[in-house]
Amino acid sequence: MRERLLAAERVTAIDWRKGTLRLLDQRLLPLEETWLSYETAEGVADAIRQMVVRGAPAIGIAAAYGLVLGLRARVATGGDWRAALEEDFTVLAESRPTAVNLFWALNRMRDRLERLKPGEDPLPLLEAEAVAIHESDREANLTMAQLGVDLIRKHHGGPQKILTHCNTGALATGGFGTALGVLRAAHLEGLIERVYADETRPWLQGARLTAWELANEGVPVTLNVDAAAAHLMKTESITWVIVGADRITANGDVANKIGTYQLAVTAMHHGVRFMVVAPSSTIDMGLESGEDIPIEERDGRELLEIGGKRVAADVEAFNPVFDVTPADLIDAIVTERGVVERPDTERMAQLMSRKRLH
Ligand SMILES: CSC[C@H]1O[C@H](OP(=O)(O)O)[C@H](O)[C@@H]1O
Repeated sequence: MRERLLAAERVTAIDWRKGTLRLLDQRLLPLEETWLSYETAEGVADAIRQMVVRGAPAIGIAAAYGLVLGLRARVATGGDWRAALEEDFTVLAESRPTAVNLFWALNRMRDRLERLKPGEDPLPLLEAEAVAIHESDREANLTMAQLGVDLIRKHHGGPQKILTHCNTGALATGGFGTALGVLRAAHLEGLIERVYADETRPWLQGARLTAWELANEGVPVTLNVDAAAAHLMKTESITWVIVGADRITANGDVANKIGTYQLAVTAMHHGVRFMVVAPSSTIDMGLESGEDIPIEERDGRELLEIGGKRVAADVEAFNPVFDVTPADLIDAIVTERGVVERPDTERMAQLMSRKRLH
């Protein structure tokens, strides 16, 4: 299956070439495919803040490359580059609060710096670490795609209707996607009758990104308003809801795009299975439960306007962009280390004690 998955790959959001970082501006998709180039850590932090690049793993990968850009500038300036680089660590760490992949990537880059031997040139070594983070995420997605397909097939081997939320594709990761990677692979295996994609208000990741990725590959996809998800589960024999994650805590609680929690409650009510697909860089064993996950609230204008044009009355807007789904509403968490069914603290600890499967 791996070869067919690789052959199916079309889209990437992050391009690191000859020391230059280019990001596909996801604010403009699907109508415009515009790449922006970045030379500084501050510039990459702003790109994350503005959601030029978004998606938990993609944010971590972009931040890792942002640190390489920062290191190159600090070394060129001379003086104590280690002290100066702390500013770049800080500005990147402050770009968005919920996706733990950002902090995981920054910590991995810091660990690499701390392992430098006297006299070693830090630049090529830190660049290699960032590239390894990028490639490792893409590899993890290929592994998870196969594990997710096996799980789908375990319960129902024929073509089926699956609902997804937000965008968890190549645009949100180092390539191929997490939940959307499972859906791509399921399509290749003849297991998809139709994907229902929540539009995912207010930023419309589903309408603008997921629909674009799937349509580009001939995956049967229907866009629906977020509020139609319950009706679809009641009337359309949906077998799975499959989503990504931004932070998974030690007990299996999952922070993901706003609206995920109500999907899980509705899925439980209708007997629809609920799968979360995320690499282990999304798992934060330092947090006991989802109660402690910082939930990002973004500018209310994302609700009050569409395409920069005011559509709402002049009122206060509440715009949390993530929510937390308790582990007891989740049937399975699929990672590159393996699958946890009916996640709890003990099973999450067992998962994290395993080596990566690839
Ligand atoms: C593969 S992780 C994608 C994850 O990130 C999205 O959030 P955002 O678009 O705000 O970065 C959403 O929560 C997705 O599930």
